[in-house]
Amino acid sequence: MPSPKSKNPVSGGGSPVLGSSNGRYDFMSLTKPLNRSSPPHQRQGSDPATARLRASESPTRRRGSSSSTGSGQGLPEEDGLRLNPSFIRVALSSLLAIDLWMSKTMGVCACEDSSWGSVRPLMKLIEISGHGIPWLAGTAYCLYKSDSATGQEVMLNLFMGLLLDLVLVTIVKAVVRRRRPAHNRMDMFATFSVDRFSFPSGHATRAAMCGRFLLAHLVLAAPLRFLVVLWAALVGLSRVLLGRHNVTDVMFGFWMGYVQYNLIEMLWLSPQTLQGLLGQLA
Ligand SMILES: CC(C)=CCC/C(C)=C/COP(=O)(O)O
Repeated sequence: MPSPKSKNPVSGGGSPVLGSSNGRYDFMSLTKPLNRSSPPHQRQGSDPATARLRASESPTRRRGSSSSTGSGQGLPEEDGLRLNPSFIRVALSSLLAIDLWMSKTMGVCACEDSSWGSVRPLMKLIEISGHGIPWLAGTAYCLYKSDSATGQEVMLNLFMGLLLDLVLVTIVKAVVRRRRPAHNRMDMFATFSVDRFSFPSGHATRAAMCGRFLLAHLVLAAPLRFLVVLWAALVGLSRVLLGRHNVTDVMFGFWMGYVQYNLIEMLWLSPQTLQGLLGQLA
């Protein structure tokens, strides 16, 4: 009895005789027309004139076009381009939905009668510890009181960093214009008009930037360094617990503050630069 393997598959001409047991489905798929509508390069220009044009294409050109379909999967570039934006859109809206859901669930101190309403005063204290006014006022005071050149240099750069942070956050908030979560009660003290927007969290940018600044220039003892990191994390967490921000506002804020510190280092004002600037002003 002849073995099924000895049969000539081509003579089958796409016959259903070949089953999965002989592992030749890949061969069949090349000879049989696809079930779905023909691929785009056949959909467009299937008239004889276009077919002649295609036949006259140089092999290099044909090779080039087939390679652009991507590793022989038969997925034309145009299909890939059409799929990607919708994939990105679906991924982004899923991320946004998760963000909104997490932020709403975590907003447990949004008002006094929320589930963790009793912790709200503590969260508001942490909020004030990351507010721009105490940081600007405190840094200006230390700058004024500092009697060493190094101390003045450090404080001046921190002060400039705080101003830079305010400017950058204002710009991003004004451009993105994302509204604060619906469950937020807008009872923050000393806000700008852009602070009705929530992306990014200004407290988170400041916490990350000042945290890095303190660790690099002012706080050396290990327990205190731990407290600095804990403080920055609590400032970020309190923004979501108070219902002021969505999780992504805070995460982006941390990233932005981290990068802002790199900017401070790049633009560092040395005593020489300062003397030059002051000399020009005088
Ligand atoms: C008035 C000054 C000097 C700063 C404003 C500080 C402030 C209220 C920022 C908003 O922070 P979030 O974006 O985290 O709510």
